Amino acid sequence: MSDASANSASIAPEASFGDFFALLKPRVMTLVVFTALVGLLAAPTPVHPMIAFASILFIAIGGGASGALNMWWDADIDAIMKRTRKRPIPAGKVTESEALGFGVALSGLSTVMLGLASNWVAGGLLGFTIFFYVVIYTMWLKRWTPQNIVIGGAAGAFPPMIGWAVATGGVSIESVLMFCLTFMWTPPHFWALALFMRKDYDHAGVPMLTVTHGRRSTRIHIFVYTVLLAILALGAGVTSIGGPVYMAFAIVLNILFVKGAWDILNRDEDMSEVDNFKVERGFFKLSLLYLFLHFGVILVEAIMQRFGLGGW
Ligand code: HEM
Ligand SMILES: CC(C)=CCC/C(C)=C/CC/C(C)=C/COP(=O)(O)OP(=O)(O)O
Repeated sequence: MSDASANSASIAPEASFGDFFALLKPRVMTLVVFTALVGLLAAPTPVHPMIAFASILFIAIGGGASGALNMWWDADIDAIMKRTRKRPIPAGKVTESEALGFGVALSGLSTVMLGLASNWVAGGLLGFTIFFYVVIYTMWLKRWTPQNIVIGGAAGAFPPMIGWAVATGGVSIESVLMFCLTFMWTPPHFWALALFMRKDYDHAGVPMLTVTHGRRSTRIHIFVYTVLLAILALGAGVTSIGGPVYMAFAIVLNILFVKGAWDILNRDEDMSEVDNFKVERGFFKLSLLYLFLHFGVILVEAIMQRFGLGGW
């Protein structure tokens, strides 16, 4: 942590509830929580609504806590990047030690409470996910290798597995498939953003692919990962998490996503500067819709199958 963030450690501002809430990265966590919810509801074992509600709440708190610890460790680079400089620590609203205490307390609490409310496979997976995001991705990979997103993306792929484990007490081929879907989705999701945020990462000295290998290589990587993701997503359609409804959506969504990646690949670099990365911004937004709809339709199939409809 640098001088920029060290400043915020010495000021003792009156932090509001909103400042602490912002430490939880609530917008990003919406999709994390949604994928966990789908994992929980798509599982074949019914869960008591109170246990389901409590479990999702603890997963949300655990995910948020990991975001707070990410902001604590990254306060120095957050202070440099335009996109992140208004976050609570660089803005001087929350001190580093407050963020650390908040993140550690909520991480411990959410993990133990999830274990008690559901089972220790789910609790253990949540604890491991927090550890993976904070220690493996944030503290180690992010500043070390341009493959940070590819490996670190595993952290964001665990939530549907956690949800599934809440319901079944274990791991299965279905939950591993949901993991793989999110895992393959993360690189195109993030690299699209990195294309139009390259200067931020450049200034902050973070070795994102756009900085180390340039935009051209990043465009190729996005396209390759998107094609692999489409193969996986369509392949999943013929397994037990899929069915005709899933397949119909997956065909449309993946054609759109691959087309978006193709457009990114074929972009004229000067033109993208002129129109302020319109295509890349559009693809980033589409990535959010893509994952949301994929998991939405997995849930629809699971519910239909429960009523003897859907599935193959
Ligand atoms: C290592 C993996 C990932 C990286 C590096 C990454 C990176 C980012 C970044 C930098 C943003 C902009 C955030 C902001 O400025 O607030 C973002 C937005 C977002 N990410 Fe990711 N992401 C990752 C994985 C995920 C996963 C797994 C999910 C959900 C399943 C997710 C969901 C979202 C959502 C919903 C937004 C939009 C937030 C908004 O509306 O502002 N991300 N991502
Ligand atoms: C249940 C649980 C523990 C879930 C965690 C899910 C998870 C790891 C989501 C990834 C979210 C994300 C924005 C990563 C980017 O970090 P970054 O530091 O590269 O992005 P930043 O620059 O916006 O901070």
